[in-house]
Amino acid sequence: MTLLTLRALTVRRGDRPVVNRVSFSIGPGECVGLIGPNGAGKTTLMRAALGLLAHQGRSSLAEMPARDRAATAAWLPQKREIAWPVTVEALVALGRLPHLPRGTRLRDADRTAVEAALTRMGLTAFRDRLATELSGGEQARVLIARALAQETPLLMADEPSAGLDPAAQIATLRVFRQLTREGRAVLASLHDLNLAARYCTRLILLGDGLLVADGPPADVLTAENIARVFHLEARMINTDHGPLFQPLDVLP
Ligand SMILES: Nc1ncnc2c1ncn2[C@@H]1O[C@H](COP(=O)(O)OP(=O)(O)OP(=O)(O)O)[C@@H](O)[C@H]1O
Repeated sequence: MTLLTLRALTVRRGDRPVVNRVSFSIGPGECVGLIGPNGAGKTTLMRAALGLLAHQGRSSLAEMPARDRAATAAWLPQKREIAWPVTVEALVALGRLPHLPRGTRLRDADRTAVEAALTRMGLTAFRDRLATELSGGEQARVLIARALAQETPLLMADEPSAGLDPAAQIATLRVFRQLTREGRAVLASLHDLNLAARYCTRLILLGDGLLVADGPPADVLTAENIARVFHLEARMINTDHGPLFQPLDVLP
């Protein structure tokens, strides 16, 4: 069973492919980190996979009717803007919309899902606060909670750890790992290669729109791949807490 299958997915900007014939599948239980330098094509790939951008090639999600897609994949975009002064609880409850027959109110199962999402993201004390009056990092956690409340088999997140303090970054990646242990899957773009190495079960490395490597973190974060794609000298260090990825210097 797969939750997302891409076949030769290609997105052109002008005459330049910024995502170039990328193929992979993601199944239940996988926590997949999408990594690559600025401009590598991570956001473009995820948006095209969701059917939000014109593309060539195939994406199983893009081919679904909108309602089925919303029941299969939750999407946390990179731009986090909360426009309306609604409470945190009300905003997280919006994640339940794809499950609700038109015009119906939240049912017990919906309230349970909202409660679980608030708890997972450490937001129960914030439930009655106006989302627009929270700090940037707190707002980011609320939007992750909204995506969690959607309770989809697949969560796709564009830089979910951006703007979060170190504890919240680790807590969020732990939540993702927990989801995968429950049989769900996560595809998240990450710039923090240390978090990617520690919490992802699999990494997909993009460089200039091409899939450069796909596999377990230790196989993808090799000195050669890091030098070639990120122009970095770096080291993986094994510790009692798992692997640590340490960038050392920018290569000439
Ligand atoms: N609307 C657009 N028009 C033209 N080119 C674009 C557009 N959006 C993105 N691009 C280009 O496509 C390439 C891939 O961009 P994308 O945002 O997917 O990269 P990314 O890997 O997510 O980068 P970052 O880590 O900086 O968020 C970049 O070279 C970018 O300049």
